[in-house]
Amino acid sequence: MDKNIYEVLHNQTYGRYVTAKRCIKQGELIWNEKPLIVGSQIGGGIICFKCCVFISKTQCLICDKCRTAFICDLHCSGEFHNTKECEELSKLALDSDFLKYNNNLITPLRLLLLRNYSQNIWQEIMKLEAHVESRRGTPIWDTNKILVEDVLKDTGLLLDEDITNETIQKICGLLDVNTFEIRPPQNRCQEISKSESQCLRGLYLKTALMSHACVSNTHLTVDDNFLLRVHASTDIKEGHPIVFNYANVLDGTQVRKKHLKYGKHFECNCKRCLDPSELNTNISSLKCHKCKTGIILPEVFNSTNNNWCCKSCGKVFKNCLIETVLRQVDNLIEDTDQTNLFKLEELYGKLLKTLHPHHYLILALQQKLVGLYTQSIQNKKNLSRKNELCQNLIKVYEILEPGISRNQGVIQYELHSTIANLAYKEYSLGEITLETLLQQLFLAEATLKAALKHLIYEPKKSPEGRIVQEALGYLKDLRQSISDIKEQITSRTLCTKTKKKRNHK
Ligand SMILES: C[S@@+](CC[C@H](N)C(=O)[O-])C[C@H]1O[C@@H](n2cnc3c(N)ncnc32)[C@H](O)[C@@H]1O
Repeated sequence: MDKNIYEVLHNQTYGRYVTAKRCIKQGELIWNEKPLIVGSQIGGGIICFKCCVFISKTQCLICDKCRTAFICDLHCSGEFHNTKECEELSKLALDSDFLKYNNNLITPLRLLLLRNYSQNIWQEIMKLEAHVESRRGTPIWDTNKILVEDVLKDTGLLLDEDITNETIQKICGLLDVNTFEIRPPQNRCQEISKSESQCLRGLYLKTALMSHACVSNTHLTVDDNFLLRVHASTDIKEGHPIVFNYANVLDGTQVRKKHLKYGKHFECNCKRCLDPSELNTNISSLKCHKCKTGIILPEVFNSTNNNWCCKSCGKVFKNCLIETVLRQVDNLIEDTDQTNLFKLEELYGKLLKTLHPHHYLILALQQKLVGLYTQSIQNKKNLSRKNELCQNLIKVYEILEPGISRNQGVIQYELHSTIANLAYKEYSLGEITLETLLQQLFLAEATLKAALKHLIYEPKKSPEGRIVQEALGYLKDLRQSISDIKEQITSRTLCTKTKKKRNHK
């Protein structure tokens, strides 16, 4: 890894941010980093202080030295509960059940303890953006006051005079602004707990400095040892910011803006946010009910209360009307059984009368439908429909998540099997020739190779890493089938030629 690849700069808009010191090629590893701290989210469960897997309250053991830290196993070899933390925790002389019933305290407390044994790191932590002023008096401030601040103070847990209520709120703020959602290790959690769906949060001091853009130029992965790797997802020019998307890539601008404003306390003004068509994807666009042909887009996206306008007939719609329509659509989606393919298709058809085919609510339905079609009977109709849905999703991802993209990889993987299965089906029904089957298998192979290009960076034990292992097996099978069919075609051609020669004689 080249240390001269990036540098940290500062400006008025972003605060500190990271830029490329030289041109960075797609796929290049920019840095990797171990977390300073891993913890559960507010309201999440309790975790082993050593290896950070979730453990159930009834099964957890206690570290025999500090008598406070939870551990999953007496022989757990996790590295996160170091001797210094253990010493600091034992000084607090807590009741061994205390953190079990005040588990929201665990992550901020572990961070605060660092102050006592690692001044340098503590100073780095204190430099992180916490947005204390923007958070003051908001619901999250009040929640943290009750769940963290008051408990810490009332129980006399923090003896230092200079740890003020403000410092505790700052710790809570910087955890919210700077931590990354990470999945619990996939290799251990199944045996220990059923809380697999719960996410952890990790504080990575270097990665936290990356600024946000709604179209990212990096690809982040976290392996089972919580090592975070930052790869360039596209080529990055010298001097350009190295960014990632703090929001959900398939959310429309208004939804992303809300998430960034309330969660990260800033207004994004990237190219995608400033373009009402969102780079021509129309991911926020609606269909015009007046002219029936045009699409409705926001006039501008830099205020929350702007009007929307039909690009074809010019009719203007108030933002509150659009919000009402979207709320109704949300309710319809909520009221529909998400596991029922027929009902979901019915809803899809209904929503297409109002929303653009690339609208984010339509795309979310398409993702669900792809999942349902994967589990459904593999007949021609279902396979063709799944093919169409995958193609549509890929088109949008190619624009909004260009270069290396986990989402694209997964959909391409789904698409390859659909192409191959559909071709086999059509061939068996006598609808296509052996030559066309071969062409379709070539297409499936190219799609699978494209999926692998996206997914090759995924940690081996992650769900996507497992897809890679499966995909490599399928690639081998597919190549074998292609070679068999080629042979069949060649021998058939030879046979026909021989027959012709014989007839000629
Ligand atoms: C994870 S921190 C990034 C590091 C931070 N700039 C610092 O100096 O510690 C996230 C914060 O950076 C700022 N930020 C990141 N991306 C931004 C963007 N695109 N526009 C404005 N502010 C941004 C916001 O203050 C945000 O809450």
